[in-house]
Amino acid sequence: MTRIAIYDTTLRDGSQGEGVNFSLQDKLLITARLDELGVDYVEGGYPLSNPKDTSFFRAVGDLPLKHARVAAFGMTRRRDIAAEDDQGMKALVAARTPVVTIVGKTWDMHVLEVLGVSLAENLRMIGDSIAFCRSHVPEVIYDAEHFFDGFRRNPDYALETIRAAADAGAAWIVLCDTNGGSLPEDVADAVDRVSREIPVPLGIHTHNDGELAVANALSAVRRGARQVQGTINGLGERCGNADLCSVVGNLALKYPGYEVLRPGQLVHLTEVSRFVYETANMNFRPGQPFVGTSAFAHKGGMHVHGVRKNASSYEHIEPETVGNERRVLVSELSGKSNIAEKLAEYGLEHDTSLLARVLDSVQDLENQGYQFEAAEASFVLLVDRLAGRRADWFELLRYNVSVSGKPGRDPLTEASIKLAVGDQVAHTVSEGDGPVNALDGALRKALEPHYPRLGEMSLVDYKVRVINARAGTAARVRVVIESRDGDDVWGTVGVSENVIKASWLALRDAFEYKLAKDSRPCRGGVTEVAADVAS
Ligand SMILES: CC(=O)SCCNC(=O)CCNC(=O)[C@H](O)C(C)(C)COP(=O)(O)OP(=O)(O)OC[C@H]1O[C@@H](n2cnc3c(N)ncnc32)[C@H](O)[C@@H]1OP(=O)(O)O
Ligand SMILES: CC(=O)C(=O)O
Repeated sequence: MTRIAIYDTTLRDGSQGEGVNFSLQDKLLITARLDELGVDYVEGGYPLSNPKDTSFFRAVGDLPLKHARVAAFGMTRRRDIAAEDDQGMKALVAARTPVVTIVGKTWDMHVLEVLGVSLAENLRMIGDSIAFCRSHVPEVIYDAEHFFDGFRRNPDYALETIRAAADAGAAWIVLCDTNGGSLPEDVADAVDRVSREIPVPLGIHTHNDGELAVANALSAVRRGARQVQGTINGLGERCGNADLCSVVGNLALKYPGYEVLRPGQLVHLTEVSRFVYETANMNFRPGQPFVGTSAFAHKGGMHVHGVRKNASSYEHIEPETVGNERRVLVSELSGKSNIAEKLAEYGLEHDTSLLARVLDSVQDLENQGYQFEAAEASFVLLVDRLAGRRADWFELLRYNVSVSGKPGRDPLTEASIKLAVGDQVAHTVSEGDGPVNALDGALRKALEPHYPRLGEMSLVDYKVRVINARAGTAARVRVVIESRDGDDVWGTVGVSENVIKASWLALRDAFEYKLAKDSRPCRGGVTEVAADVAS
């Protein structure tokens, strides 16, 4: 097996992505998680750049890392100054990491116009910087910035720059597609040429401006690169870096003969991807290959039909190998196979006639504006209703919502509800931050005396979407509510021309689903009793 070293730069290049900002604690948590996964290098930051990164290098020494080596990143010494007198060089050595990575210029245009130094001085800056760091740090990696752009315009000079790095003692030469515009065949040709001329192991660092970062990284590996730099979830400057989730997934599962990460850790890839999103306080990208929530979500009826017979009919790998899961979505594009799969998932009994009626209803309701993909709880209640087993937990008699405002004062929102549980009538009132909050409060007051476990649930998300926008303020709206109790999260949906009514329908389903699920046999077969229904 050939080991491909995975070099993670989420904490440095990843944090150069718009909207990404890790705290010191975030950086330490991510370092520990990447180490657990078996990433070989964790680039922690740029010690000269800011106090947070300086603190990171002080704190990371106390982490009991099992596998990963931490790298400090910086640029070559400034022009016309000795490396030992350069602030950046001193900061790199002071970081006391086992690895230092130095970025230097390859492209003659950058040397002459951006740095404003002679081509010869740039070669000295590269050589001096690596030699200086090499005398203090066990492993020095050289990142050849803009290598592919430089190599295209002036190949001889580009090669001279990396020869200067190799001669000064760089352990790795990493070829960077800094502007992210190279094509896989250009990368392959350049890597071929460099590996013939430079006797130092090569790495690859790619950006995604042409949506080719992963393809370019794989192309370099096929031509002999033995280190891949990238970030978890492809975070990074502009369009991001090569997404290590895809790089690792492809290397581990598509090419026999490459070894990545620690043995047995590939199954944690999805978890690590989500951990980084959570820590960065960013939304998941559902369609992200390998680890996204939609990566193995089947919606089209023909696809689900195929997957039920043989999962490989519509899946390129088994989702479990990367810790992901197969999902079947219910929508107007469903066939009976989607419905059958979903009913089996929820343990709901059915026959072919029920399947057909459920499918008809789903298609009819989606035509009216409902959407069940994110509202499976409403789907389950629909199935129960069509099967004639929806319980009468409560009967709504009336609700009323009022919002009164005065100039310069916050509006006052109040909801009242009158409903019957068995033969008992409850009439309750609640104020709220808004109409839904007030309705939620009034419904709880009315129901909790009868069903105390409703106290366990809370509303975690509320979304409204206009369905037929052309109708202006008379448009129909779809409300989707997400509710939670413990680890269980469920979605419900309501549709109406009136946003309060749509909200009520979604809220009613949220409460009914909680009552229904608590009284159903659990997947383990134990029946929980939710309610003390007063009679
Ligand atoms: C391809 C990459 O992703 S490389 C990493 C990019 N990441 C970052 O820039 C984030 C961290 N950067 C920083 O914190 C700051 O930019 C610092 C601390 C590095 C420098 O800050 P400042 O001294 O204020 O300079 P500023 O950022 O305006 O300009 C960069 C300076 O570095 C010089 N420089 C740029 N690349 C190199 C290099 N490879 N070697 C030596 N000097 C370089 C530039 O010439 C410029 O110096 P000048 O103003 O004397 O001409
Ligand atoms: C080193 C680096 O981040 C780049 O060239 O893109």
